[in-house]
Amino acid sequence: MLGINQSLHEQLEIALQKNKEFTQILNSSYDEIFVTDAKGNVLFVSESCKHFTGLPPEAFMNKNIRELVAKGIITNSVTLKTMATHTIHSVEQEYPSGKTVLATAKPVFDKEGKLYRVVCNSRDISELVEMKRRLTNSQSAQQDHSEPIIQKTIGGQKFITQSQNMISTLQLAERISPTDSSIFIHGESGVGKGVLAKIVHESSPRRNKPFVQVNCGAIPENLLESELFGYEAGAFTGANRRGKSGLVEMANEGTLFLDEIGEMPLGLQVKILHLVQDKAFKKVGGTVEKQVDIRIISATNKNLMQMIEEKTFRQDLYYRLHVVPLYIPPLRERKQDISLLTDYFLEKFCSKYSRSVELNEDTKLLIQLQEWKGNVRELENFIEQIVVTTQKPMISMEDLPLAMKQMIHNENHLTLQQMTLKKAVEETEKQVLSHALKQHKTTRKIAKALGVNQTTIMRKLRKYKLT
Ligand SMILES: Nc1ncnc2c1ncn2[C@@H]1O[C@H](COP(=O)(O)OP(=O)(O)OP(=O)(O)O)[C@@H](O)[C@H]1O
Repeated sequence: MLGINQSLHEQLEIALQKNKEFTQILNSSYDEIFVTDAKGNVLFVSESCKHFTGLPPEAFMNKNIRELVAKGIITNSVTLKTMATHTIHSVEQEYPSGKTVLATAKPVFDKEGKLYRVVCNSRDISELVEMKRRLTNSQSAQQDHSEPIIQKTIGGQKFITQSQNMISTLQLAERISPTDSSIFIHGESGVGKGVLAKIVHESSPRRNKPFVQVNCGAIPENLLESELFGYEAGAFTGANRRGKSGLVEMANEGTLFLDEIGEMPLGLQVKILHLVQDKAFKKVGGTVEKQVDIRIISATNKNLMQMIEEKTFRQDLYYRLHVVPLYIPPLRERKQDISLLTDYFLEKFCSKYSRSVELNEDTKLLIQLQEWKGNVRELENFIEQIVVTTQKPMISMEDLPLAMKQMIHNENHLTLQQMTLKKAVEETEKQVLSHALKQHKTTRKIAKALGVNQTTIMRKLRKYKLT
């Protein structure tokens, strides 16, 4: 008898211990958990209800939900809806504390299929509601003074904007297009400096002549001079026997766009200065001066003033190139353009890949709130990624994290552990390169930052299809 009593006592102890543990778990949930029986009598309320309602769980315990509604402690009760329909319901509830929660009630049935419990989970969405409100306010404020949408098509590519600061830059660019003045475009990577340079060319009398773009950081330093200026026959070993014309000569009568001018090696800057001042140059290994008729546009995302101070960029060259400066603001400073470009890229890629994908309002909001450090290029790649990878016709916020994760190249250590060593090394290389590509943009700088030579970087970028 004593033995049976002892065993019952132990079992009771274990059951009580478990019960205590379950209660602790439920109470540590950030969401509020609210349980009633089939008649609406409150059986359990987790402690986070204090955070939402300002009242302790005891204020609800052993009361009936109808009584709580009648007293105005609960409004728009989702539990009552589920009790009435025996189905899941979700509603937004506002509490006098100012909090807004998304409450979802789920029916629980017994073995006979009769309603047994209603379990309601409430999540604080006050921040999201506030963000939405601010965005709606700023959108309607923008709409009040909204600019017309400006669209331009350059070589099959569209340029689209609705923000006042971008429109001012565009208007200035078009005003100076007919002249031959040198233009210097400043702006972060991916803001559209290349597109703007093409717009200038297309709006100028040179529009039917070549537009030659040189990415000064993408051509290996030892080849840059001969690529730009060409070389005479037999100028160096391995050179073409008949010599070669350079990009400068190819741009004759047209526009030469020197992108990433900050990457121009110091030694070559004197030759560029001579080209800008006198529109003349000599081929590598040549003795004869050649004249060209070109308009020069340069661009950088670098702080050239600082480079001048550090003596890595010539001041005289800077002032020669900087006759008319144009500045393209980053995407985060022209929020209207984020939604405009999102819609535009969505349409563009849906048509390109014959897909039909839409973004719901919350997703658009999230996109609008991103920093977009890689600017329009990053947004464009992101939308393309969504269109090609998604299986759903309507994208909601829950569908985003993976895509966003991929976009910012978050490392996933768990999956790394499950890979072969070769695959893990490749994945890591790819992530390191993608990250470096975003930070440095040119292969020369990436090579320097990663401590390997430029050829290795170029080979690996091709291998991982990152170019
Ligand atoms: N306003 C715009 N409308 C449509 N597409 C745009 C716009 N601005 C930029 N893009 C697109 O974004 C991408 C990046 O633009 P672009 O190459 O001109 O940027 P960038 O500032 O020259 O970049 P980087 O400094 O890295 O060379 C291109 O695909 C371009 O077509």
